[in-house]
Amino acid sequence: MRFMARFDPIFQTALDHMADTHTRRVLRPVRHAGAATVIRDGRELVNFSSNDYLGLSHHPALRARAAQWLQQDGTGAGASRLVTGTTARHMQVEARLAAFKGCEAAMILASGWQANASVLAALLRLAAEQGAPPLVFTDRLNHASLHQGCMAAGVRQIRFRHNDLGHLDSLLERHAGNDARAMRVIVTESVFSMDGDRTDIAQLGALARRHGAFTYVDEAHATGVLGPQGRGLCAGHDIDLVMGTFSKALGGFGAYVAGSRALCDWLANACSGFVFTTAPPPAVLGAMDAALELAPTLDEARARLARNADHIRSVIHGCGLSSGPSTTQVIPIMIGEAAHALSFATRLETHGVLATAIRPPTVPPNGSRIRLALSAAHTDGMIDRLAHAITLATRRHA
Ligand SMILES: Cc1ncc(COP(=O)(O)O)c(C=O)c1O
Repeated sequence: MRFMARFDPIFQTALDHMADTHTRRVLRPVRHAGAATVIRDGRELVNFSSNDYLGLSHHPALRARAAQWLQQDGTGAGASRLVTGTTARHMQVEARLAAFKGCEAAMILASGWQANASVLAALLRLAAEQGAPPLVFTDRLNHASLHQGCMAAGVRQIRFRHNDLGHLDSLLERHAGNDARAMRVIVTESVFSMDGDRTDIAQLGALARRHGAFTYVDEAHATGVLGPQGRGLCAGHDIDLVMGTFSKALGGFGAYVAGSRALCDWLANACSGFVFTTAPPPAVLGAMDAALELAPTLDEARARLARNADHIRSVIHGCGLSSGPSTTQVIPIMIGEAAHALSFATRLETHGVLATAIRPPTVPPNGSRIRLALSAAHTDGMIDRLAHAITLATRRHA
């Protein structure tokens, strides 16, 4: 390949614009020194920006099974699931997953982004084939991958105010007279990634039943952490399709969809992000399998995580700052302007705390924040350090 720079002025202009608006990102490598610490630029920092909520990424059981399956079966699956990529291990993990989620069936996919972008797209295309374009109701703060799924299917989203099921209800009502053949689909998250608030799943299920709507819920940030034995907030509720990831509290990589047998069998035929991609490799499967075995036993870790989250929220409020609507291990410190969020993050870092500033377009304009993600792997000393760092950073911020 010959190096070409002919089009660089286009890229550079876009980058300069991002820099001017404090939204340009750069890749800064870290070395993971444990489940809760990283080394960056030679300095050890406590990591409060990782979604490894249970610290499982460094758990001996996950490492051991990942290593064992890799040694036995090699580094790659070699083909897609429908060709020769499906092994007994895939079936074992999917059966374990279905049991964990309390569903008839489950399937694993390469990543959460890929799952939402392709599963949702396939579903909405099928809905359109039923005779009329589907009516798709989406939370305004849904993850980018859910938007991608809607865009790929070419549907116009009917957006409801963030986590406002009353508004969703009224929108469903307003469209009740539309073409009866049009499938109603509600797409939301059980825990929102940037605000750390939860959807009332019982209410959502009841509302969907009343309107005859299909429910698609992303449990990326609830899986392993919330619900009975960490099974997610949809456990025990009538939700048609639950999606989640292995990349966060389950400490590995990949994603899943859980639901009925017919749904999963159909997706295995119709979802391009499942059909046209190489099957997850043995090491990834090993970590998934061990995490699914371990997760239900971790009630103590989940209780500790919840206690620490309450404590950190009270520290934030004590500093006169807002933690938004957070009720989970994801806690925003609401700042507003991107430049201020960046300097707050820099001040936290001087006290040994790594907590990334999140800026538009990831969050709405003027919604810049520090996104804290707590982990059960944080020691009491680390939580104290965070509390102290927030207090000192606020004084200099004021
Ligand atoms: C709500 C939500 N869904 C999906 C994803 C994508 O998952 P993955 O990182 O496994 O691609 C993320 C985060 O990355 C997320 O926050």
